[in-house]
Amino acid sequence: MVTTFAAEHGVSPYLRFSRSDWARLRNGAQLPLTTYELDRMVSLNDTVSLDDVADIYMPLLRLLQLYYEASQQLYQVTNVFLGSPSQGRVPYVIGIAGSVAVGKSSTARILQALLARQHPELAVDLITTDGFLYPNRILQERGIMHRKGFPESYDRRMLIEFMANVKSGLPYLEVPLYSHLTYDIMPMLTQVIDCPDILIVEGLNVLQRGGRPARTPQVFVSDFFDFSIYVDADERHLQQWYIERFIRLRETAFRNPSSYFRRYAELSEEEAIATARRIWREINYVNLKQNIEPTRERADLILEKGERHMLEQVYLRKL
Ligand SMILES: Nc1ncnc2c1ncn2[C@@H]1O[C@H](COP(=O)(O)OP(=O)(O)OP(=O)(O)O)[C@@H](O)[C@H]1O
Ligand SMILES: CC(C)(CO)[C@@H](O)C(=O)NCCC(=O)O
Repeated sequence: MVTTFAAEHGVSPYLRFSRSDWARLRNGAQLPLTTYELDRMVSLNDTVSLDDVADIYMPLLRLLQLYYEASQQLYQVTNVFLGSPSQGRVPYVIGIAGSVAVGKSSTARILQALLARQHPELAVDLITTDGFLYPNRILQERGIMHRKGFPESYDRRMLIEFMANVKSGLPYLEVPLYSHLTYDIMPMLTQVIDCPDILIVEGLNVLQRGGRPARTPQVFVSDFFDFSIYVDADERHLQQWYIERFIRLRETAFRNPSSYFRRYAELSEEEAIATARRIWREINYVNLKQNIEPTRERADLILEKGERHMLEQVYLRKL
């Protein structure tokens, strides 16, 4: 729910849509995905149905297509003004924010697939800001292993430099990769971002501001966004989804000998629930309240989920 000062006083910078009102904005477009394809994009313990794609993602896709086209027209207009195509095209950047376990990565993967499917001529890339976390070695040196996901656990300078380079149209940029399995940055492995038409940047920190001394120039990741989305859910649901996912990981990924959490594979279900609840309460919940939720009203669009990941409402910022 949008709870800005403005909302509390009866005005809001957002238009609110019920699921059915939003679904109507699809305007009859065909569904370009099958259930099989969709299931492969959805994260463990997240639930996205073809109805969600039809009701929520297809109207969103239509909106993004219109905004993207408008940005291309603006680019042409600028060239007319300059009298020559003196500036190269730069990627259109979409940010996706939200809590741990809300389903950001599924949202990002589905949008990427839908955009690419509708526009085979466009290159649509996706990165996660997990790659900009400091390696565990540095987090340990600084005594902040328990602060993973908090602002200070990211190399914010590297992230801002990357965003500035993307939006300057630089080719062949390398992004470090993070492994949830080893719980660390992967040595020697990077993802190459080579001036795509559209870049989706997903991470819990993408709408955050601050962290620099007051008198240095303030530049934020979101300064480089053309459009931003916050995936929202009540904290009770988030805690439940985090715990459910932890229990499922205990039966799957934690059993992998390379898993950082392999010691948790031996826990009884009761112990696993208690452990997940503690990690949620001491780390991810604190981060949600202090650093993630306060950024929600910076988003252009808020997707609100209810029980069982059901997408219930959409808020679109009035332009
Ligand atoms: N400890 C882990 N071991 C293996 N896989 C994990 C672990 N933690 C998370 N994952 C998987 O990695 C993917 C991304 O997880 P991540 O923590 O980035 O998502 P998130 O921040 O919780 O947000 P979201 O669920 O919104 O994508 C998910 O599919 C999740 O199931
Ligand atoms: C890597 C992040 C910060 C974000 O994806 C998160 O998944 C995480 O690992 N948080 C730290 C606490 C935990 O293990 O859940």
